[in-house]
Amino acid sequence: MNVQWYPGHMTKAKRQMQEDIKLIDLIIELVDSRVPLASRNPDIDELGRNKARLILLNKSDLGDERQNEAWKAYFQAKGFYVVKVDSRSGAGMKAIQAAIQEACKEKTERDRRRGIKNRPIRAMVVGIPNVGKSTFINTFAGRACAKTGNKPGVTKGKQWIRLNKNVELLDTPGILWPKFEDEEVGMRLAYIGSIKDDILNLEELSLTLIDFLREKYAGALEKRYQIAEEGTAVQVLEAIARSRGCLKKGEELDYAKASLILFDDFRSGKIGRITLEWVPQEEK
Ligand SMILES: Nc1nc2c(ncn2[C@@H]2O[C@H](COP(=O)(O)OP(=O)(O)OP(=O)(O)O)[C@@H](O)[C@H]2O)c(=O)[nH]1
Repeated sequence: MNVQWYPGHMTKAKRQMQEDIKLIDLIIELVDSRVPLASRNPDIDELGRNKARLILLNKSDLGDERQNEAWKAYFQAKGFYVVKVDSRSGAGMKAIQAAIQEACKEKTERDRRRGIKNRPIRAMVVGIPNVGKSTFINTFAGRACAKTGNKPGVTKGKQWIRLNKNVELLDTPGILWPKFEDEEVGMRLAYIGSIKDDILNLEELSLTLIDFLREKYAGALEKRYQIAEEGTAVQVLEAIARSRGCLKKGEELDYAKASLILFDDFRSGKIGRITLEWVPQEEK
């Protein structure tokens, strides 16, 4: 797949994150609940060694609830604290506070043993582009919080958002890069709209999406477009084009337009709550 990426930019982002991670106790890693593996970069496990870890299954409103639960259990079994969230609506935000305290209890205990009192937990948000980092920070930090470091001489340093007396959050999230070199990962990120559509062949991609949906979410396309799901994927796309009146001049079917409709509907949850990546069987 022809994905453009910029090694220079990525190296810089990684170096910045390495610096920022030194300042914090807890990494809050956002993943997309529809593709929890493709939306991670395993580098974070190396970068975040010795830090408390919390994974947020973001956009959980778009993921299939059964799969959300399966993924939650999957990451918990690997030792992460996990919370399902919808950063747009704010669902799950309350549970995060408790998870942060829980994830950082070793730090709190260490501080207590050393006689350190009231040192807030410092956290940072990380995740791949478009996973919802800014939306999350805005929703989670909300209106009530104030930015700290708003004093002369401090403004050039890091900006911390004080969430409450126990927790401070770095206001700029860390960007992780997905593993583009893996073709499957690239495809999944393309499905959810994390790769610019203008470098993709949406028509081709729509055929594999149709096959996936027919296999894992039988009936979803039929319900959305009032079409039969039988036949080849091309025939299904053709049926979607007819049902939505996607015609070029001369009554020819417009497959490109039908693909766009399919992807818009899928990405906005109109075909239903759909998870593209399932927990690996052997690790369930
Ligand atoms: N449905 C849904 N949409 C979300 C959620 N969180 C974020 N979004 C949407 O996802 C898109 C990307 O969100 P951003 O907050 O800009 O993502 P980001 O990770 O900061 O992106 P970069 O700045 O590219 O790194 C926006 O259109 C958000 O409205 C969520 O929980 N559910």
